[in-house]
Amino acid sequence: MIVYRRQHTGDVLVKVLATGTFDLLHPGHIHYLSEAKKLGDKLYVIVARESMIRHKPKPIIPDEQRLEMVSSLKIVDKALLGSESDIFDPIMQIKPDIIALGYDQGFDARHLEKELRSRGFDCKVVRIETSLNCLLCGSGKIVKKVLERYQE
Ligand SMILES: Cc1cc2nc3c(=O)[nH]c(=O)nc-3n(C[C@H](O)[C@H](O)[C@H](O)COP(=O)(O)O)c2cc1C
Ligand SMILES: Nc1ncnc2c1ncn2[C@@H]1O[C@H](COP(=O)(O)OP(=O)(O)OP(=O)(O)O)[C@@H](O)[C@H]1O
Repeated sequence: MIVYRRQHTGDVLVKVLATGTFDLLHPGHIHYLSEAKKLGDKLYVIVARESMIRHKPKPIIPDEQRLEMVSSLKIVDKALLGSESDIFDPIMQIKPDIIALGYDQGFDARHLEKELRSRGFDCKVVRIETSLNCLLCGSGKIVKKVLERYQE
């Protein structure tokens, strides 16, 4: 694994940013967040807004409740709800050193880095390549299973 962690110089800490919907928490989320945390010192998480999710079914759990669950995880230093209009707003607020994309997130790392640079912000974007292959690791998979169970 490439280590981006800077040597501690004084009180400089490396901020890592992770993102996602986190509708129904499962061990795949914990795997992703733990790998992201290893890249630095402080883990920030942006929880996606329901209004911004257009490429898959809307989450079951409301924004504030998903935020509460993610915030309560030991490995998460700070979680916040994303913007409802511009995904770059919270990034500029947090000013991460590293953005950690999930293994299946539909963002291109180099393109995102360029977009950030064009806004005057230098930040490394890396992908957590590994995924956890457990029986029910996916919010969509959990919803499907619940539906199957109660439609029997
Ligand atoms: C760097 C970055 C910043 C993001 N910022 C926001 C945001 O401010 N608001 C939001 O609703 N979603 C934001 N998202 C998107 C979500 O976190 C999520 O990745 C997206 O809805 C896709 O869902 P998926 O990861 O489940 O496929 C951001 C994603 C990335 C990679
Ligand atoms: N099994 C897994 N292993 C590793 N990372 C995962 C796994 N499942 C999700 N992730 C990562 O966790 C982050 C948040 O995932 P998110 O909640 O957006 O989707 P999900 O759990 O895959 O559910 P779905 O796509 O079905 O709604 C993403 O970066 C994603 O890549």
